[in-house]
Amino acid sequence: MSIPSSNFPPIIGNYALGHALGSGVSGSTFYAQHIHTGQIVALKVQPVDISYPTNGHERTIYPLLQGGRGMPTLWASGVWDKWDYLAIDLLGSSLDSIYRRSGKAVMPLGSVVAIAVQLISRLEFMHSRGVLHRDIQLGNTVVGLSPHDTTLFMIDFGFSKRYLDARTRRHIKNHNEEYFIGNYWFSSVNVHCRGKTCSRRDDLEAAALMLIHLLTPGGLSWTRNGVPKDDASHERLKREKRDARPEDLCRGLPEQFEDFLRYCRSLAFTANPDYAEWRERFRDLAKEVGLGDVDRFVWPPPRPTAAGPSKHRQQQPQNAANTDGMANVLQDLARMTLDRPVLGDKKNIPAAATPPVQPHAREGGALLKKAGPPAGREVIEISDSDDSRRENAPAVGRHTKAMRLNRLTRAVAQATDNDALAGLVKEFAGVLAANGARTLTREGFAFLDALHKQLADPSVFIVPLRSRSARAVTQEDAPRPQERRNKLHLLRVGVCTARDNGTLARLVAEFGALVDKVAGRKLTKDGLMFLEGVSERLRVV
Ligand SMILES: Nc1ncnc2c1ncn2[C@@H]1O[C@H](COP(=O)(O)OP(=O)(O)OP(=O)(O)O)[C@@H](O)[C@H]1O
Repeated sequence: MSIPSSNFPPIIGNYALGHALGSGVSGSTFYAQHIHTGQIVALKVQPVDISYPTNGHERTIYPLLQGGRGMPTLWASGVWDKWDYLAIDLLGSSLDSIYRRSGKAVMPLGSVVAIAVQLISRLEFMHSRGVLHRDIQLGNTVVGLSPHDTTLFMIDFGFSKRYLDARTRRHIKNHNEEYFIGNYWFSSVNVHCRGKTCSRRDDLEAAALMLIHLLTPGGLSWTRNGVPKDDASHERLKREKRDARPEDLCRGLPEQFEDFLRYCRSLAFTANPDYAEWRERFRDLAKEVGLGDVDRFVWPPPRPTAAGPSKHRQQQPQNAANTDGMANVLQDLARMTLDRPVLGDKKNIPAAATPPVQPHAREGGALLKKAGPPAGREVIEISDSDDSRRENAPAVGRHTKAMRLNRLTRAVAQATDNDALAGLVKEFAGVLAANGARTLTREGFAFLDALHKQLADPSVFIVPLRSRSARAVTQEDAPRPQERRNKLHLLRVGVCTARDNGTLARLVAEFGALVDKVAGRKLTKDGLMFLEGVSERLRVV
């Protein structure tokens, strides 16, 4: 049973915890941010007194794997209070979640062959470092975030083990194991059903079974009844796995899969598998049937929705990676309840024009305090030109600034390519950064509107970002500083992964929505960095 997310503290070590990315038997993995450097990581956290502590073990394995392609970087690890944590690269979807999102549909051959080629390479690398994974499964094979969204990463080294003695480099001995370590679905017959010691051949056999599973309607037969609940059902599962013949498991599949499974099972305990040969066999298969570039993970199309399949993604599976990565970022944003109506929906206009609320309005008898800047952070004022507090702002420079912003807005509206837009966004960020008052005025919002319109579709009517009529922001609807920082970071990650203007348009809209919600209309440096990111990304997409 996993530990509820609410039981974890908000900060562990130097990391502020965001939402949970996943949970296992011993702990949970969180989206997290370094409180000093702002670096975003995945933080794997376990209570130190848990019955099956694996973080301590993973801490000894990660250093052996650093620098390998598809091996996450371990940025930090330690024990803080009663929590053991590992800070590793933040990655994207696991194959398990991709498979589930497709409704467990048979995965397209191109995707499976691409997984085969990369998985064989990952295992070759791990084995070259003297390490066995021992828990190959869909949930432990994860796609990177853009620009690594076609690279598979291995995670979860909680069961990993050195098979070569660190000093003598001698191979471990084969014997009958007292306990089974691995997973029910893909652990090899020798390890799972015969209780033998795991070696390189067994990691490869698990990979072979996983590939066959993805190509089998309904998956491998022994996976269909769920995790065994008692010894009797576990024994039945083992028998079924042991008795399944490669030719039956692979009926109807290209011969490479059956050959690969047989090859793994034919290897001696200490044999060094011919990884290169099997990568070539799968690449040849890809050529034979015209699968294209299988050295990069080929994203499968999503499950058709009630509205019908997404033709665009089915025709462009490579591009789907970007959309999928983006979808994750946007799902994250949605989870963070960015509750200002999204731009582009005309029905939002009346709601956006609600009467102004006094910033110090009482609620339940308590006087709402206005949110101040987050401690230790430089803040950039974002004020409204019709906000009464603006009257007190120094007039000097405001006109010049307004004129510059108006000029930039006109230029954005007339821009005909992304390079031009990139330059204008950079200039816009420069004007905001340089201005003493650092105030995002009506003219600033007008620039964002024009940019959004250009990126989305210049011919479509879009609700102006700053459509409210002098609506003041109360503390109640303003995001908390940490929440705002998280949102901005997600937006920045989104910008890095965006591959088209439509996506950038959505992010600019979300950015505007966030700015619009900030009490006191203050923005941290992250806001400027977001704009600079948009400018850089515009030159790439
Ligand atoms: N670096 C990462 N980036 C993004 N998500 C991650 C990362 N590491 C783990 N996750 C998510 O968290 C889930 C659990 O991670 P992991 O398998 O490392 O934990 P675990 O506690 O060992 O799990 P289990 O008990 O199931 O083996 C993964 O399936 C994945 O969805």
